[in-house]
Amino acid sequence: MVEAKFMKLQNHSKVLLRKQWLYGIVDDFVTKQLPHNVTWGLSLLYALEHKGDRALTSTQGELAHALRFLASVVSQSFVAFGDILELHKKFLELSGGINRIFELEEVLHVAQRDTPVPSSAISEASEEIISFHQVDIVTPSQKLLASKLSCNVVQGKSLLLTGPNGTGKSSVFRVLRDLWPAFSGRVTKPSEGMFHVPQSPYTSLGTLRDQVIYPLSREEAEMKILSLYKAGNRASAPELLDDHLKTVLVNVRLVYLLEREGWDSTPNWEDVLSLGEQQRLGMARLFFHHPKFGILDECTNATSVDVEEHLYRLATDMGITVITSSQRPALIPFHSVELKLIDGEGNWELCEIQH
Ligand SMILES: Nc1ncnc2c1ncn2[C@@H]1O[C@H](COP(=O)(O)OP(=O)(O)OP(=O)(O)O)[C@@H](O)[C@H]1O
Repeated sequence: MVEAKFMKLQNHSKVLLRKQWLYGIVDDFVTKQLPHNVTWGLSLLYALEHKGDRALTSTQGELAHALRFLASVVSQSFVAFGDILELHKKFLELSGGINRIFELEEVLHVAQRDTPVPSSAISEASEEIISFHQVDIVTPSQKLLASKLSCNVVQGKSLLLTGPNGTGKSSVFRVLRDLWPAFSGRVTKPSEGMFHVPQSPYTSLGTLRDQVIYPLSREEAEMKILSLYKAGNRASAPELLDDHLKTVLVNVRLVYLLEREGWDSTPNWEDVLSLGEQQRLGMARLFFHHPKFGILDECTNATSVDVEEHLYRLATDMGITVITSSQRPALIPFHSVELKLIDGEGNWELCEIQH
């Protein structure tokens, strides 16, 4: 496929080069060679037609003056003609840009038209609870995944979201994080204090420190640490931050990365980390940000079961209430309620987990 695409590109480039070459010859000829020849011809005709005694200095002067005038008029005319040719080229370049903007506008227009407008859904803020009340979870292609979903997640009572592939577990999170609109009912969630850890965390450009504190900048992270440790000395912030991050890395069993890469190297983290390591990095972010609620979307399924249990135990000890999407039975003990999406056709079931 790559070769076929490359051949197509190469053929296109050849056609383009040939056209540019021909255009260059015509353009050069019209704007540079032709004016000289035409001037030369016209001057000859003029000189032949011109009556008068060539031996006289006044006649020669008059002739030279007329010929210079003729030459400048002819060359200016051809330069102007060349500009007109150039205009066509410029117009083609411009029209390419205009076309793209037009296409972008059309795509945006279609996207806006196709985004379903939430009819009667209400969004409320409450710092202590995440709650769905009679919410329809619907995909952008209008497939109903969960009908009139109602469940509450209060602090200290984590929720486990289960169901076969494609039944809409991640879609519940999309509605919760406003990526998809809720169609009906009421969604209540904290205005801040919710942290989402996806299955494959985004690795940003930067150092190991930047990976853990993402999406904060180093300055913001230092301010956070100063207020966490109630330290007033701004100069001690970098050291405090690195010590704190080291503890976090020890907790997620990634401290060997610090020994291997150091705080300041900037490799392409997506390439140098395995999926399991990236997932532990995602959990390190959760622990660093220490939110009230953690939204964990199968974010530990590439780690071994013992590490996964350790991470969940840590989250529970830190008082982070989690909403987990997972298929692993090992995680059941860390949750209080299970929400089962049964068939991806709208049916769901909520049950208490007995410990
Ligand atoms: N942008 C989209 N437009 C239309 N349909 C979508 C879109 N994204 C997901 N879907 C569909 O919605 C359904 C639910 O997807 P979702 O990702 O929530 O499943 P899931 O339960 O999280 O699956 P898995 O266990 O494999 O992660 C699937 O059938 C999927 O094909």
